[in-house]
Amino acid sequence: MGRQGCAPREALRRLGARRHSLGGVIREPLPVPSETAFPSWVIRLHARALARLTGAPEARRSVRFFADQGRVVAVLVGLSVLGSAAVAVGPFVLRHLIDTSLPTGQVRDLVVPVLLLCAVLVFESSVLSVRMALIARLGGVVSVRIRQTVNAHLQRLPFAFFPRSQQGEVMTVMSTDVLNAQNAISATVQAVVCRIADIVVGSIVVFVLDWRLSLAVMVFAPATLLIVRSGRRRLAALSIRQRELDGLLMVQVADTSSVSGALHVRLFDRVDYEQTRFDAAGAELLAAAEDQARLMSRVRFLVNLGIIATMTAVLALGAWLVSSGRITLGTVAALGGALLVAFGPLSSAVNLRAELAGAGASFRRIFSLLDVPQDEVRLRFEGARAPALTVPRAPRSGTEPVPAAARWGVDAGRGLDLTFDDVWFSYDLATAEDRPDGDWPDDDPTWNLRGVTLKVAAGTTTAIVGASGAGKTTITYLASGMHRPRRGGIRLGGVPLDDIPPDSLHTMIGVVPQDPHLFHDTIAANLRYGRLDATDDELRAALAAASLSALLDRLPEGLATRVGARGYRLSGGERQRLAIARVLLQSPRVLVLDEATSALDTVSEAAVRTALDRLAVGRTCLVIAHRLSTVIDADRIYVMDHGQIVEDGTHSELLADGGAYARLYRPTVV
Ligand SMILES: Nc1ncnc2c1ncn2[C@@H]1O[C@H](COP(=O)(O)OP(=O)(O)OP(=O)(O)O)[C@@H](O)[C@H]1O
Repeated sequence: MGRQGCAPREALRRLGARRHSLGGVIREPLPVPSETAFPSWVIRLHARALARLTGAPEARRSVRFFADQGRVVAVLVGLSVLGSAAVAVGPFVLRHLIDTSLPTGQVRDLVVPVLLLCAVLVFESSVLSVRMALIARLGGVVSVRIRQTVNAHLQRLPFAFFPRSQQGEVMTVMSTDVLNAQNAISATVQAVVCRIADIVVGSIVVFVLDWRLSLAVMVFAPATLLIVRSGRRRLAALSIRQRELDGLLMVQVADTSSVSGALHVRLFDRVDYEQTRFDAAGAELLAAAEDQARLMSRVRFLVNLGIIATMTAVLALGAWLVSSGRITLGTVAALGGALLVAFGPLSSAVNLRAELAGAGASFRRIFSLLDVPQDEVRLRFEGARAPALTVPRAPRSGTEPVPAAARWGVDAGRGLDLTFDDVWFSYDLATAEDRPDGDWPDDDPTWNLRGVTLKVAAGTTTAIVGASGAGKTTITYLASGMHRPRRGGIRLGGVPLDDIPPDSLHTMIGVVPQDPHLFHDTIAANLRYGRLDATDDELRAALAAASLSALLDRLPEGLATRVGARGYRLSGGERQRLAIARVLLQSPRVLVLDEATSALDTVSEAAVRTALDRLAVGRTCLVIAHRLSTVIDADRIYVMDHGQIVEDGTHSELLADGGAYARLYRPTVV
């Protein structure tokens, strides 16, 4: 953590400032206080109140998002007390007006109290508007920081997290949950502090106006406060249920409105099915909202009854005191005003309770995402990173030494070889960190790779073939450091992958995956993912090498053409060639091609293959292919079956052996 916003600004500018800032200006990122920051007592108190009111102890951890806002919170508290104190002047002025000014019958005696009342109201409104501005700013800071922190965390999560998580859930955290948390943090200052100030100041005014009447308040008011607390568990449960259903709806929308989701809903004509599913969840959401509204209106009604009872008792006692000449009429009227100040906010406190209870669920979701352990390897290097260490440039030709490799002890001069030494891997074990290996016998079907040992010699091309599900793609994930082996080791240039920092590793290894992803951005931005500082000419050269010049000439906006969500505006083959061009720009020492040419027609495959062959000179290539015709020339071929290497050799050796490879090969050439 703590590296958010560290992307080189110059590179961002080249990628197109509009992606990052509506005004075309790239602003400095908002710093997020560290988790260990020691905030002022005001903030600690605020965080404690937040945890209590939301019923979520996790909410206390949100202190880091406003740890440096102590002054703002203190000013807000001060303004709340000042506003309440100003309003408290009102009842005294009212008493003076009724008891002293009105009986004289002189208009000039009314002028001062009326002006004073006006001044009090104007002052209170000014305080309120300053308060609102500060709260809006505090809310803005909090929401941006939560999002920055969640995003920075997401970027550092191990890849294994993503295939298991639902995109909609992450989106709910980033949208609804962040808003709820922001509102709760603001509401705690605004509503809670202001309300407490109003209640305290109102009660003092009542006491000062007449201590006997304040006794009546003391008898009735606690009962009213207790009513506010009633039903809070049920209210919290209903709020949590609503948040869950909200999340489910978001997950469904994210799934069915993604390009491939929308395509499949239509291909299978499941529009009605999706609509029914959505409507059913919506109906359940409505039922929970109605239950909550009913409960809140009952509690609010009881609270109002409590307020009415208190006011009636005070006014009845006051009337008796007036009739017996012990207090004036002005005092009773002033008391009415003071009680409104003190008890008025209680009724809306019921709404606040429900809101805060819902925010508790949001805090829980935000922090449970933030508690997912980050990529250990990345963290290790981020923690140890020297400030001056920069991302090394990839070599332009196959023979240049790799600075990053040299820095981490990799002998780049002799090229980089890639070795797997008795590698065992299971997707289930990739996240079950707490389960010791001993629980998993070698013959457990959970293993996706079992004892894989292979060597991709420096500067050679090695192919992996095998039936579907044999574990070929899994090898590419491990080779590129996306997953780590459970047992055994992988080395690059003789150095364990875990000892190479991720940024260096990814300049050394380039991967064209089976289903390459294109971002919803321009062709140029997608290509520069390979190398941020590539010039337009270099982009064009990479496109030409990947046989995409004709496409570029056809597009009216050229490099600035947006490729659409996941690149759906391009054909499958064009998408794949763009992904190849991106890796060409990255110019890594080791290439991993997973079915990289499977979607290409014969003509463009030949063109791309020429480009890849050129690129492959002096580099280490690991090719995963189904079409055995494409791997005939490989220096070495490994055959996989059920997560194991069952054969290896050259094409002719393997054919001569008449084993698994020969069985795979023959049907394709018949
Ligand atoms: N994210 C995942 N979680 C759990 N299991 C997975 C995951 N990805 C792949 N697998 C499983 O791991 C095994 C190997 O999958 P892999 O994708 O490596 O096969 P493959 O040889 O590349 O297949 P194909 O040629 O069909 O692409 C399969 O049984 C697959 O079901």
